[in-house]
Formats: sequence, structure tokens, C-alpha cells
Amino acid sequence: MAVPVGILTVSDKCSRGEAADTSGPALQRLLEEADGGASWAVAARQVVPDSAALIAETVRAWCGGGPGAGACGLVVVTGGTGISASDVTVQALEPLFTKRLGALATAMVVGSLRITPLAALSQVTAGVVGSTVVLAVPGSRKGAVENVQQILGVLPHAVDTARAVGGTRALHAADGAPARPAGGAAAPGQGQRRAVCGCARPDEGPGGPAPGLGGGVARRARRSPYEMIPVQAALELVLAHVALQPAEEVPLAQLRAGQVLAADVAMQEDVPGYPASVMDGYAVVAADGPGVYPVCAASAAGAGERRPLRPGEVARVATGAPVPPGADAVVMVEDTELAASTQAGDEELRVRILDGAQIAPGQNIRPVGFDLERGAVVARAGTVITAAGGEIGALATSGNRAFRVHRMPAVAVMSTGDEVTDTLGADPPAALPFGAIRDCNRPALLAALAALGCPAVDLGVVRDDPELLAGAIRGALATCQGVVTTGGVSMGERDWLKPVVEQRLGGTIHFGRVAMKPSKPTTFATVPGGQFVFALPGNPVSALVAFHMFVAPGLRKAAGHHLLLGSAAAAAAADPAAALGVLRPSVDAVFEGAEIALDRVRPEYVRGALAWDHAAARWVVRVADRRQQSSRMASMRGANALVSLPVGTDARPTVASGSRLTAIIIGAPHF
Ligand SMILES: Nc1nc2c(c(=O)[nH]1)N[C@H]1C(S)=C(S)[C@@H](COP(=O)(O)OP(=O)(O)OC[C@H]3O[C@@H](n4cnc5c(N)ncnc54)[C@H](O)[C@@H]3O)O[C@H]1N2
Ligand code: MOO
Repeated sequence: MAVPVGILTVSDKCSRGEAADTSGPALQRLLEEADGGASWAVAARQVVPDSAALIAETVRAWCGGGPGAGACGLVVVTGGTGISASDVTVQALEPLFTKRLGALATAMVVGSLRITPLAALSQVTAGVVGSTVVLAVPGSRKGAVENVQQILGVLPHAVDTARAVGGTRALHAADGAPARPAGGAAAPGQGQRRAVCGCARPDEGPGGPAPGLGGGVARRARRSPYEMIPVQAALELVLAHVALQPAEEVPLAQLRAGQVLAADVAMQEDVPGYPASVMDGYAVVAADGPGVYPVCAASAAGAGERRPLRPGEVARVATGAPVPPGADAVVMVEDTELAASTQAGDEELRVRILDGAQIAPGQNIRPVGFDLERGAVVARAGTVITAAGGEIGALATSGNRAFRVHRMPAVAVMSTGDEVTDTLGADPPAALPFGAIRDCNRPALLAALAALGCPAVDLGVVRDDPELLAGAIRGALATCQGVVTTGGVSMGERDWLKPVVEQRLGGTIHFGRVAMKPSKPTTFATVPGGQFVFALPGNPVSALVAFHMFVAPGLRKAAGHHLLLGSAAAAAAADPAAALGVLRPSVDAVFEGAEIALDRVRPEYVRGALAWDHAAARWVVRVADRRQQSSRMASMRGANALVSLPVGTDARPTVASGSRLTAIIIGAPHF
């Protein structure tokens, strides 16, 4: 039987649709035409951008766990093997290899060098992932085909051997879920956990079976089965899997800060729609010049026709009121004197335009369309509606009845845990029984969601019961784009969230641990309907830090904030990392304060107070609270930034005052 093959094209341009993928089809032809079609059958073909996380995720999803797993026996990755900074294919693949097939790679290179010396410039590699042979070849059609041609004779044997051995570890054996190469998409249940260890400390590596919903505590995993992935890779996975919300038409009254325009908005009319006075004064015929003139009319603000002005007359006008036809300038009241009034003394009969008054034609008049002309674009697609008011104000002038905006993602929020008592309900307990705690996660997350402008559904506190948890999440996903939970994601016997998401909801866990402090067990999944689940750690600081690090950027992407960059495809699909400046803004800041000892294993995100130093004209960040334990919500007080600390080394064990650090902005900086 022909061996199923996955072909993955790695190219920013192809994934944006700016270039056609010619290598993928050429490789498919080469393999399927070899041996008269007997050896290879392409089961999955996909294009991804040059993102290490997406490459690794796709290859893992296609790789089999053992004989009969039904996954690809061979995966060929084409592209991203050059020597430029964006070429990350080899870096993405090699950590996945359970066996290196160095000689196979050498055979490709040696054969290709006979054709062109340029073959020396690509990083061709080969190895085994699970029970699948994986090759990385150059991105050009010619290079890709020529490399694979060199080893066509030995490939069937290599693939047979890898399948029989099943790799060093049966990647999918844990939950018995067969790998399924499905048109290039990762199959449900194929998440981050199946990889080999990519972390810094042996005891932090993944191991043990996937957590199950039965079997008793004695059988639980004693090592987390989830690979601990870098923060950047986790972010890329979030941005790749959280979908941009569809656009809808809403009236002005329903626009909210945080929403993003999905279409350019054009002016339906001129503003102003009539020649308007800029000053309180007198409309005049400029050529009349200074002198005494009868006040023949008054134009206060308001709708209605205005009597035309004749030379030798003036008309009183208010700021913003129409300038009568015939007038071509407005003289401000300060440049006039009363010359005659009615007997009662309350109405002007004549005024003197003083010598020296400014009365050039057009003076103090905003002509029709002066602010914005009919047809002009008042706001471009991608514009974020801000709480500063400018966008809503400008749109209000446009004469449109409705505006096309991306829907805001509605998010359901749930705290989990038998020990957690509700703090938002009508009757929080006056005193806590022994072992109970007050819910501070849900209130904090609801506040943070409100600041983003996301509608939230409060799911309350749910007990540590898989059926209750699954029911509550399933119910919420019927109406919401995502659910954020806290608690129950670590190694405890009642930490149900991960198995509930995978086994009850059929979800795919894209990552279940992140190499960071705090928030290590942060979990991100999507369910078959496309909605997301962020299962955040229960420790309050860990929950809120994970929200700002991953959930908020994901929600901004869903709302369309990356469209501000101008190229939806580039930012959203092809290169999620490029959008980070908008989706998770940060600044370089000078750290001030007592020396901090760096964690030797995980990069740390310390709660910081970020302020603009007016004297030195630079950002300065201090630690918001000295006691940074992840249980201590109080350490988030006053925090408007997360200070990114690198992993410590012998050469750099601490950071001292004056060091430059990245401050991730989570609230308005102080000025
Ligand atoms: N054996 C291991 N234990 C733990 C690990 C580990 O790797 N191996 N990781 C630790 C880390 S790091 C974190 S973070 C926590 C995360 O645990 P869970 O997400 O499973 O959360 P819980 O166990 O349910 O709760 C942890 C902690 O937080 C309190 N909590 C929970 N919900 C709330 C809430 N809504 N408001 C206030 N406080 C809450 C809860 O009572 C616990 O004290 O796991 C470590 N353990
Ligand atoms: O990672 Mo946990 O979030 O340190 O407390």
C-alpha cells in the first residue's frame, strides 16, 4: 500500500497568497509518479508562514505514533532552509527529532552539489519524529525536487524502518487517539504534548500519559505530559488559532471602544454643508472695506435660509452659523464699533468696521467641505475605535447610518475549585470556613475584559467536577467565542480542565505549559467549532499575568487590532509575530530599584510600575510590589507593566538598577 505523505510548504509569501506554491505540487508529482504510483500517496499538503511554532505544530500533527497509526509515514518540508533570519524550518524541526538521519541529509546535499554549488547554502536536514521520516529541503521548486530525487531509492526502506520501530516514544499512544492527517489541519486531540523535551531542566520535560478522567489518583501522571514551550511560540499559536471575528453593520450608538472598522468609512456629505463663520462678528462684502454699514440681518446658529447680503450691508453672524449668500468675509466683533442702535438701545442699526480690521475675501469663513469633503474617507478599515473619543466623534459627522466593524469576541469567564467562594454574588460569606478562599480571579479578569471592550458572560464559580465543568464550558461556547477559566490545570488529582477540554469537548490543546514564571501551566485550546478555551492557572497572579500575556493579544487579534498595520493577511495569518507591537505593546525601559536575582530556568514576568521620566526623557520601570509570589494578588496592585526578565546565567545572574528591560504594557503608564 502506498505510504501517506505530508508536504508542508513554508513561505510567508505563499501563505499570504502573494506567490503561488510551486514546490509543494512538484514534490507531490515527483513522489506520486515514482514507482508508477505504488510507493507514495500525498495525504496532506499545507502552506504555513515562516513560523517555527506553526511548522512544529503541523509536522507533529502529521507524524505517527507507531505502526498502523494511520498518520504520514513521510513528511517533506520545503522552504525556510536558507540562511536568512526568517528561515526557521530546521530550527523548528530538529528539536522534534527522536533520531537524526544525518546521512540521509548528506546524501541529498552531495547529490545536489553535483548540480549546483548553491546547494552548499541550504540547511537540508532529515530525522525521525515519532514513527515518521521528516525531511527539510529548499523552498525553490528545482531545489526541492533535486534533493528528494537523490534519496528516492532509499526512502521506502527508511520509512519502513521508522514505522516498525515507532520512534523512541509512541507519540499518540497516550490517549489512543490515532493521528489523522486531515487536509493539512491538525486533528483534534493532537496538541503540544507529544513532543520530546525541549525545556531547560530534565524534570520539567514532558512525560507520562495524557491526563484522563477516570482511573483514580494512584494512576495519575507524575510528570506533566505537556511540552513546556517558549512564550513566543505560545503567543504565535494563540494568534494563529484565534480567529478574526466577522464584520457586522452597527449604528453609531452601538460602537464601543476597542472595536475595529472592517471597511473604509466615506463622508456622505460635506462638513460644513454651508459656508460657516469661524467667529462671532459680521458678514461683509470684503471689497466694501472699513466704514459704517447698516446691520440688515442676523444669522444665528440654526437651520433655515439666509437673506442674501448686498454690497454696503453687513449681517450679524454667530460662530458656526451660515454666512449669507453675497458675503465673502467675516469681521470679528472685536474689530467693530456700534455706530447706531434702536431707541431702546437693544438692537444694532449700524456698525463701524474699524480701520485695520482684517477683511480679506474668505476671511473667517469655512467654505463648504472645508473640514471634510463629501466622498473623503473619514476613517480607514483597521481603525481602532478608542476611548479618547476621536473616532466615534469623526464617524458621527460622516452622515452614515451604520458602520461596518468586526464583532467583539464575547468571552465567558469561570473560576473553578471546590475551595473557591463567590465574591460577585448577592451574598458573599461574612467569614470563610477553614480551607475556603475568596474568588479574586473572576472579578479581576472581568475587569480586564471590560477594559478591552469585550462583552463578558459571568459563569460564576464551578466545582471541581468534570461533568459540571464540561457542561458549563459547552453551554458558554454556544454563544461565546471563547471561555477563560482559572484553576485546575496543574498536576493535582482534581485538575480536570485539560482532560475535560480534550475528552469531553473534543478540543485540541495547542499548549499546556509555557516556559515562564509565573503562569507555567497556562493552557490554550480550540474546540471543533473554532472557539477557544484559555484554561489559566488558579494562582491569582499567574491567572492575571497569563491573561495579559496571551488572552488579551488573542482577543485584540479577534477584534481586528492587527488590521491597523494595513495588511490583514500579513499580520493575521502569515506572520502573527509581526502584529505583536499592536497586539501586545511593549517599550524598552530603564529598570530602577534593588538588584533582582534571575530565575535560572524560566524567564520571569515581574509586575512593574512604568512611568515616563520627564527629566531624562525615557521610560523607567520599577517593581510594583516587592513580594512577587504568584498566590499574592496584592502584587498586581499598581502594576501597569510586566517586566520581562531573561533566564539567569552564571555570566548574568542578576539585573541591576540601570539595566534596560522590556516592559509589556498592561495598563496606562504613569506620567
Ligand atoms: N506538582 C506540581 N504542582 C504544581 C505545579 C507543578 O508543576 N507541579 N505547578 C504550580 C504552578 S506554577 C501553578 S501556577 C499552580 C496552578 O495550579 P492550578 O491551575 O491547577 O490551580 P489550582 O490548583 O486550582 O489553584 C492554585 C491556587 O490558586 C488558588 N485559586 C484557585 N482559583 C482561585 C480563585 N478564583 N481566586 C483566588 N485563588 C484561587 C487555589 O486555592 C490554589 O491556592 O499549580 C502549582 N502546583
Ligand atoms: O507558574 Mo505558577 O504560575 O509560578 O505560580
